[in-house]
Amino acid sequence: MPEQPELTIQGWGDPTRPRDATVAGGDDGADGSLQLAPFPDLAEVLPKVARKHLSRELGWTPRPTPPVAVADIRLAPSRLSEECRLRLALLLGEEHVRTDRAARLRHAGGKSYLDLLRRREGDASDAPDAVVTPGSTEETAELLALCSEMGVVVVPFGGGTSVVGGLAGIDADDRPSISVDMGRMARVRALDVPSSLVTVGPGMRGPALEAHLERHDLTLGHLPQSWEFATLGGYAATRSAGQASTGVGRFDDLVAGVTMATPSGVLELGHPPASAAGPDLLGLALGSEGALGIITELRLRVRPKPRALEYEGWSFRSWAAGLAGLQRLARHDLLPDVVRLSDPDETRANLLMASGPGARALRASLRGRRHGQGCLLVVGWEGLPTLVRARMRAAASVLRDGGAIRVGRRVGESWRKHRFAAPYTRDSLLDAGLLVETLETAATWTALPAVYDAVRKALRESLGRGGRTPLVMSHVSHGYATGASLYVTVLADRDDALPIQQWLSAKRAATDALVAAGGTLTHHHAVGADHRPWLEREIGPLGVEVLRAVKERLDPRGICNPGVLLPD
Ligand SMILES: Cc1cc2nc3c(=O)[nH]c(=O)nc-3n(C[C@H](O)[C@H](O)[C@H](O)COP(=O)(O)OP(=O)(O)OC[C@H]3O[C@@H](n4cnc5c(N)ncnc54)[C@H](O)[C@@H]3O)c2cc1C
Repeated sequence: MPEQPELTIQGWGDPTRPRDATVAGGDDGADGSLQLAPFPDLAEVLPKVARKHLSRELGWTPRPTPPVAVADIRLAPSRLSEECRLRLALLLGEEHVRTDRAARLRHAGGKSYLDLLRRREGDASDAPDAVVTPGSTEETAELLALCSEMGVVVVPFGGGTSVVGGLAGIDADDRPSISVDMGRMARVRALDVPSSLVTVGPGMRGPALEAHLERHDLTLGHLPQSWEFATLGGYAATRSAGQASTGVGRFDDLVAGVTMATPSGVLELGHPPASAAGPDLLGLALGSEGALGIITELRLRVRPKPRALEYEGWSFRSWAAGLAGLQRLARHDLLPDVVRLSDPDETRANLLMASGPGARALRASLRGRRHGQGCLLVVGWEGLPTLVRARMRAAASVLRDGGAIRVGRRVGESWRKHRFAAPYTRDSLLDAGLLVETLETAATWTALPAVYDAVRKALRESLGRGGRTPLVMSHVSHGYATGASLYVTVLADRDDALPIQQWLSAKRAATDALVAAGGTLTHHHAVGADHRPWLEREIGPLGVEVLRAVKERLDPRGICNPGVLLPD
């Protein structure tokens, strides 16, 4: 099993850390019961002023709604036949085929709000029937051929951080399913420094790769919020975008090539540095979400580790002024490497979450300069010191021309320090009776304001039923020459009677609204099971047919993650 820290089942964090959980049980077929320590109390993660703000905004009174004990999570018996299990064990080795409770629970679903709700309520009906861990491309290819022959559904598993139902293992024919954990293929295989290329196994995570690259003064620079747990194979399979992807590019941009095993054979895709040999089939692997095969190797572009890191905060008086400011930066090719423009609701919440005299002084100073209802912009610059300074100077003059005021380094540094904290806070908010979820899209600069308005309206209407008042907070998280992405965080008093229905209705309304207003179905979370019904609206019926034809060629028996990407 993976040597890297595992993710706790009902929330976020390493279960071996005292705060999260203690793992018991294992290969020996023990029941795998996990003794969960409670997630930190709300008072530990949110200052009093922020708790008050949330209660007032949401009309919500914190109430204890803890998850059921992990030992009480319901798990149906494995449906994998003994014959299948034996054949898998013959191929991979007995120790790499597990049907025990602990392994199956750890591979049940991902980390969306709905996934967490189900696990917290004690439902693991989406758990795989077995978990296997191949050790090479050849083994993975043989595994896929074997599963194709036996009619066993295969769901590749990276870090298990999907937030779109990518690991739900849904199958219209209800065949047995296995989770293929890439954790044994988690090493650097080659580093070509002159070509700035690193070859890695798909199960490797960002922290381990960055530690390796640091020894050579290099970096990949892909830092999504799920960085601690997500894998490189998962990033490619979902077309992830990191926090610095305005500067370093999306994960797509960092992939020079991949090896993908399919039930019909192995594909070698991508030819660095560039090629004109027909359409680039590498695009078939990027965003394939395990529906076409399993990525078993990645060749990634790396860069020198930045010598200078400069993070700072700016404030705009309004959302419209902020968007116009970013657009101007984009037009002059001056966008920073990290760009986070928060709307007034998110800005207010972020300022209230910050505690201490510095935070109070900042709030007072913004009020004094009539930016009390304004929008915070966090920008980050990375690279050679002379270039960073020149880019910062040029961008500052554009931002000032647009009416922005500089609020200093502390804001930027504070964001950088806490950039991975939000998922931990979410667990405490869930424990206190809240609905907490995020969604994301991207649109052109022209369409973005309408998309923003439409999503907020849809979420407010849907979650406002029953006298509730949701808090909808948004920020621009990635800038492009042609537009930007929009990331939305929603908080609302949870409907304890029908929590899943409450979010499904809101998500449907928001997705309909953002697609109708010109936004993409997803900027970086992928399609998964949750977005499938809208894919045809995004790529058209012919587009869906083309994808389906490719799947039929590579995966004729439809065993590769059939529940994602393609609509029913
Ligand atoms: C708290 C939190 C924060 C997040 N922040 C970000 C963010 O900032 N940016 C962002 O882009 N995403 C973010 N995500 C979403 C998620 O982390 C990404 O989609 C990530 O790329 C998934 O990687 P993973 O290794 O966990 O993949 P998994 O969740 O294990 O799998 C995701 C999908 O890819 C398939 N898959 C996995 N590995 C392979 C492989 N080797 N070959 C073929 N298919 C494979 C799976 O079958 C599944 O369909 C966040 C998620 C959470 C929970």
